[in-house]
Amino acid sequence: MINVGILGSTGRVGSLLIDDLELDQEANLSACHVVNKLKKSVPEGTVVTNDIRTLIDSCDVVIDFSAPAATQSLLEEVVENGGKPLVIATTGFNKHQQNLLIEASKIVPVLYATNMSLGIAVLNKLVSLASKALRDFDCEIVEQHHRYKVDSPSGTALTLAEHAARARDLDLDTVRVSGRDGVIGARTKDEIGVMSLRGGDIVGKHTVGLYNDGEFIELHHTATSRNTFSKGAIKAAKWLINQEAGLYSINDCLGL
Ligand SMILES: NC(=O)C1=CN([C@@H]2O[C@H](COP(=O)(O)OP(=O)(O)OC[C@H]3O[C@@H](n4cnc5c(N)ncnc54)[C@H](OP(=O)(O)O)[C@@H]3O)[C@@H](O)[C@H]2O)C=CC1
Ligand SMILES: O=C(O)C1=N[C@H](C(=O)O)C[C@H](O)C1
Repeated sequence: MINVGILGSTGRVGSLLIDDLELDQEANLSACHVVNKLKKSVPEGTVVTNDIRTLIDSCDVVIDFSAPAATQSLLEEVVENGGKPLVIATTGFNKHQQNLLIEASKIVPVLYATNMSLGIAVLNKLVSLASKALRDFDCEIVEQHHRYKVDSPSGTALTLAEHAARARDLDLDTVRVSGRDGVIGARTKDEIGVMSLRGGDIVGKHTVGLYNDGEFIELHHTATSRNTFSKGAIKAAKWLINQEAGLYSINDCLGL
């Protein structure tokens, strides 16, 4: 049995992770990190703690669906005092937090995925292919999420945009446009639009469009259940515990 510790265990995805682990044959819940109180029951013997070190010491692998500040504490603890394999699903990191992820991956195996679904892993591949093959088409990405999402654009949309930019030898930070308002002039050739819509209970919808004169392609992915993410993260954890220290993607885990 693989003992899983959860960072973000009271969250929308974290609480589903608790349920999914209860049904899993190869992994079980051994520890939950909480800021205040756990709102649901967990198996007897589960360590419930507000201390990151205790979380790490009470599991074989940590799965993180939390917030950038929480992930930062986890990564700092691992860099300073060592740790366990980390499946990181949180989005919205700044440059410092991204660098910490790299530092931690020199010490333990780290799988970082802005989206734990198989569909998005395949979509990233399709976007690379289409963006390169359709070099003259305008690339625009639209993401839609629930009203409570705090980071924008979504981590998934940024990863899709990275794939589109890299396939065209472009630097995403230079070409990304994430808002248009006023008399801003015509669209430039290389820009990649990444736009966000927020409302209701949308689990996650991403559309990558490639537009030209006379034709366009739109690739859509819709997540209809958050269990897609929690189950994907458990699968990633099972794979990650057998890897050496290093930074891995969901594609490594899925063999894509
Ligand atoms: N990679 C993927 O496939 C997916 C990634 N995500 C990402 O996962 C993250 C969580 O999403 P979601 O579950 O919807 O978010 P929620 O806001 O529902 O949950 C966030 C969790 O993190 C905890 N938390 C927040 N701040 C801290 C802190 N400073 N220290 C410790 N714990 C903290 C919260 O605790 P408390 O309840 O006490 O506030 C809560 O348990 C987001 O970044 C989201 O974008 C989401 C879905 C899929
Ligand atoms: O916050 C969410 O809900 C989600 N966040 C991830 C992201 O930012 O891409 C993944 C998924 O789309 C849901």
